[in-house]
Amino acid sequence: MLIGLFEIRDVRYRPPGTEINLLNGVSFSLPEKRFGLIFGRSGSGKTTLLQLIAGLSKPTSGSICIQRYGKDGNPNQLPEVLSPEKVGIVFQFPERYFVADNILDEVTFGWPKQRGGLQLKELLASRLQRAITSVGLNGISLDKDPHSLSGGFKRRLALAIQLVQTPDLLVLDEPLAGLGTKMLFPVLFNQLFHVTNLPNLRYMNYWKARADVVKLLKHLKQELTILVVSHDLK
Ligand SMILES: Nc1ncnc2c1ncn2[C@@H]1O[C@H](COP(=O)(O)OP(=O)(O)OP(=O)(O)O)[C@@H](O)[C@H]1O
Repeated sequence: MLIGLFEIRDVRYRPPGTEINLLNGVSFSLPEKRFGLIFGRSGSGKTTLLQLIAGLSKPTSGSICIQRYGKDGNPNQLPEVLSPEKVGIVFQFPERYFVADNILDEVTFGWPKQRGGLQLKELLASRLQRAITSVGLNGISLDKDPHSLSGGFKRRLALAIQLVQTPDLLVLDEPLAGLGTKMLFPVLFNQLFHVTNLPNLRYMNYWKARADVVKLLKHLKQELTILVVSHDLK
C-alpha cells in the first residue's frame, strides 16, 4: 500500500521588500489522514507557514509537496507540488470574514457562478449536504444569518465552507481562539465556591463551544489530514 506524506522541505520565507527571513529552513512531514499540531509562541511565524502551505504566498526557497512511498519505504514517484486547491485554510477568528447574510450563501460563496449542467449542480448539492452534516449544522436553517450563530457554530460554519471544497489537507490557525479562554476564572470560581448568582450558564456555553470544536476536529481527522497551529499547547 502507498503511504502519502505532506512534506515541507527546508522552507524559507522572506516577505518581498524586506531583509529578514520570517521562516528559516522549516522541514517536517505529516502523513495523510493524520492530525498534526504546530506549537509556538506568538510571532514565531505559524500563520506565515500556514499561508505558504495554503498557497497564499510562495516560499522564497524550499518546497511544499506530497510524496508517495511504496511498501519498501522508498519514494515511488516524483514529489507532487501541493496545489492550493487541495488545501483548505481556516483563519484565526474566521467569523470575521463572513460576507453573506445567510448560511447557504456563505457556504456556496466561492462556487462557480456560470450555469453548470445538472451533473455539476448535483455534485455541488451533495458536497454541501456532506459538509453541513459533517460539522453538525444540519439542524440549523440555511436561511439563518451566520452572524447570529453562537461562537462554536460560527466555527462549524467556517469548517463547512472549507469542507465543501473537499480539500486533502485542512489547516487551522488557532481554531479555539476566542472560545472561552477568558472564561476560566468565573467558571472555576463558581465551581469552587458554589456562588449561585453568577451568570454561570453563559460561561458554560463558552466552554461547551470549545469542547464542541475539539470534538468536531476529532471526528474530521478520521477522513482528512488536519494541521493545526496554536500558541496554546493545552
Ligand atoms: N509581510 C510581512 N513583513 C514583515 N514582517 C511580517 C510580515 N508578515 C508577518 N510579519 C512578522 O513576522 C512574524 C511572524 O508572524 P506570524 O503572524 O506568522 O506569527 P504567529 O506565530 O502566527 O503569531 P500569532 O500567534 O501572534 O498569530 C511577526 O513578528 C510578524 O509581525
